[in-house]
Amino acid sequence: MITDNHPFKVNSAGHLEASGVDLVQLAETYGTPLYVYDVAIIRENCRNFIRTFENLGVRAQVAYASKAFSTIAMLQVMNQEGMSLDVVSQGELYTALQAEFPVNKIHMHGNNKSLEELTMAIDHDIGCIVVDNFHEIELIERILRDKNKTIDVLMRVTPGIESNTHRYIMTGNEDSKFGFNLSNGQADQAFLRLRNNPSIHFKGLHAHIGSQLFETEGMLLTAELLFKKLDCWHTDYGFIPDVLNLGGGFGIRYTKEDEPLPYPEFVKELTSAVKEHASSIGIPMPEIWIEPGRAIAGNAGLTLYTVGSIKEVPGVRNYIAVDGGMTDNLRPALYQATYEGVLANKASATASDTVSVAGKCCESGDMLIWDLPLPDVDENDILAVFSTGAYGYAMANNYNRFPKPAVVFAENGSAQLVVRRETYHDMVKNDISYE
Ligand SMILES: Cc1ncc(COP(=O)(O)O)c(C=O)c1O
Ligand SMILES: N[C@@H](CCCC[NH3+])C(=O)O
Repeated sequence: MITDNHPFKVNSAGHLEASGVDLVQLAETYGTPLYVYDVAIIRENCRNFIRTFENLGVRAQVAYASKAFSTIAMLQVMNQEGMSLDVVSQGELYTALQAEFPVNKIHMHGNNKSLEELTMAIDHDIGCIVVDNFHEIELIERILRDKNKTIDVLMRVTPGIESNTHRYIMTGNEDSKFGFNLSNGQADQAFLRLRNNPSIHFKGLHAHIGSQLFETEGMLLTAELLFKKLDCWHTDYGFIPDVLNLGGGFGIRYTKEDEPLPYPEFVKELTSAVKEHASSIGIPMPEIWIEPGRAIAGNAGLTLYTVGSIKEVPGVRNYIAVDGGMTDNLRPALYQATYEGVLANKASATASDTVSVAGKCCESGDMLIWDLPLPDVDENDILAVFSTGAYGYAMANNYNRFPKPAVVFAENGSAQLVVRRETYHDMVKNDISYE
């Protein structure tokens, strides 16, 4: 059932809607599976972060982590909303350039950036590279020397913190592939190397401890550790950071069990901790950067499916199979992620049954939702699965040669196709016949 505070509403026909657009009609027009975004929610998510920093009177950049959902239309909205942008690959940078995103507001991440990726970033004079390892420093030094250019960098460090989230989406723990270790001397070595290169403008530190965090504890501890290091570098070398980037990871509500701290409170706690630490070590307050991905795109998106086969295993469970699955939403199979959904064409009906939603891939693990309460389900009902806006389309794949679904943006009562559905021709277009 859709409650009053749910991001999506039910219209007078009893159909689910997004920004005033009837989702049952949308499924008819564009087919299913279909990703639909309510653009008003995306905008409000951006404004919520930006406004909080403004109200606190703090210099900040809110960079959308485009890995969550990187398409030209999405990045155009990010630009309209005054966001900065985090990219982790040449493909994401290319998408940003195609969207004409201002290059000086693009930050590049990656734990194994290639010479080609770094060259593209430097050629385009992007705002900043978040340096991850010594190999990368060497590559950057080489490119800057060859091209006689300069670049702003942050250093990504692993603070050695186990965030309270799934092991696969923890990133700040000691045993991590990301960043320079803060405590074993690597960060100090990298600091000296970056500082001693006049072509590199070392702006400060970056840490991201994990994703889908519900509380500030881990980030506050991270800030404390970063400032310990900054205190040493300030005392020993007079270093004053311009920027402190605390990463993303702000959790969202997938099911009613999820209760993430509201973002303004998250931001307020982080900001006041940074203020206190800066003043205690006697340096000016650095500009704060954050990188939310899921918190911007996640709850704004849903996926529409058509119900096909309905299978009862008497005394065990009822399966309903939909026309998508782990190809358009890998998260349940990868992280045992949980979701909620409703029948978009029976959105005001009361649940009378409990069903499990299966995908159509040839994998027993291709289950989207276990034990979902729904009204009586019939073939051709339209199932809407909520909160698929982040890492849904972004992690979609062509397993079993299922084409990736289309993406539609809805805003102010109208809908626009922003990504076309892949075709079977797309499935084979790079194949070459073997003579
Ligand atoms: C460096 C970095 N920044 C930002 C993010 C965005 O995370 P989220 O979508 O959880 O906000 C990630 C992903 O975990 C990341 O690795
Ligand atoms: N893809 C992950 C998050 C990884 C974030 C990037 N470090 C998810 O769906 O939760």
